Amino acid sequence: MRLVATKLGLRVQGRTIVDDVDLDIPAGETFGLVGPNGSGKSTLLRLLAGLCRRGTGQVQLDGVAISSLSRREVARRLAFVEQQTETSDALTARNVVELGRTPWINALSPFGSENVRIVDQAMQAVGMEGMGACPWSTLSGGERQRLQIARALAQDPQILLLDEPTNHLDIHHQLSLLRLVSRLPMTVVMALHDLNQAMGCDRVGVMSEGRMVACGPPADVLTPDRLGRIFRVRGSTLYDPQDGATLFRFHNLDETH
Ligand SMILES: Nc1ncnc2c1ncn2[C@@H]1O[C@H](COP(=O)(O)OP(=O)(O)OP(=O)(O)O)[C@@H](O)[C@H]1O
Repeated sequence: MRLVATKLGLRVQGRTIVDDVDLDIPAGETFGLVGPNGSGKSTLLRLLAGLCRRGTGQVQLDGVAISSLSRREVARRLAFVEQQTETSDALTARNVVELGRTPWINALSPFGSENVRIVDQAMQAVGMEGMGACPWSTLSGGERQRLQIARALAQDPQILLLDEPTNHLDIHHQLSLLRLVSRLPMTVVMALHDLNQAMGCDRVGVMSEGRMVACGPPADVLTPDRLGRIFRVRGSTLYDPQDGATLFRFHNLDETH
């Protein structure tokens, strides 16, 4: 599903948080949002999800304005995993993933075997299939994060928005998640802090002070000049002969001057 945003903005108490952002993300693309702390990545994701009432501009999902859809209609098309998600401690791990099926369930199509299969599949996709009965309150940060991603997958969306999906994960699960995301047939927009992870996206958008200051293939966008100006680092590039990938090693500009 194609995701188009036109002139997205948010001002809070006279301060511009997101400023005039246009985006056009074709179906199936994995798009990485990068930028320093406070540059507006999470807020832009919330605007893309149609969650900021005071936001300006328009979001279209395959040509349909998100503002014209009910929350249920949006949830059938788009899933959003925020950084902090409130979930009742009384739920089990599996219950949380089952919540993803909410937009698809009604009196005429209650929770049947097809939904059980979809929930099983989503839990397997994040390696949580053995932990369904665990109470939410007993789970680690990384386990909770993987379950929230499973909940989003169970929602069966065509667009997936992820806010720093790897921030609580150990290195094995970070790599598993990134591989999973790159293989998903859906459109994905994810905020990332790790610029090496962003190099694996189809395209990257760089946020700085609320504006999207660059957008394009990662190698074109994450240039030495931009790393210096926006992220205040110098990046040396290293070559991995095993797969031909180029990796960054970063040096803090404040310390090298
Ligand atoms: N509702 C709000 N009211 C006031 N300020 C806000 C609000 N939402 C966000 N901000 C501010 O807007 C700026 C952008 O926040 P946002 O969370 O979008 O940035 P971010 O790029 O995701 O940051 P990080 O990398 O630290 O997660 C921050 O300075 C934040 O404090």
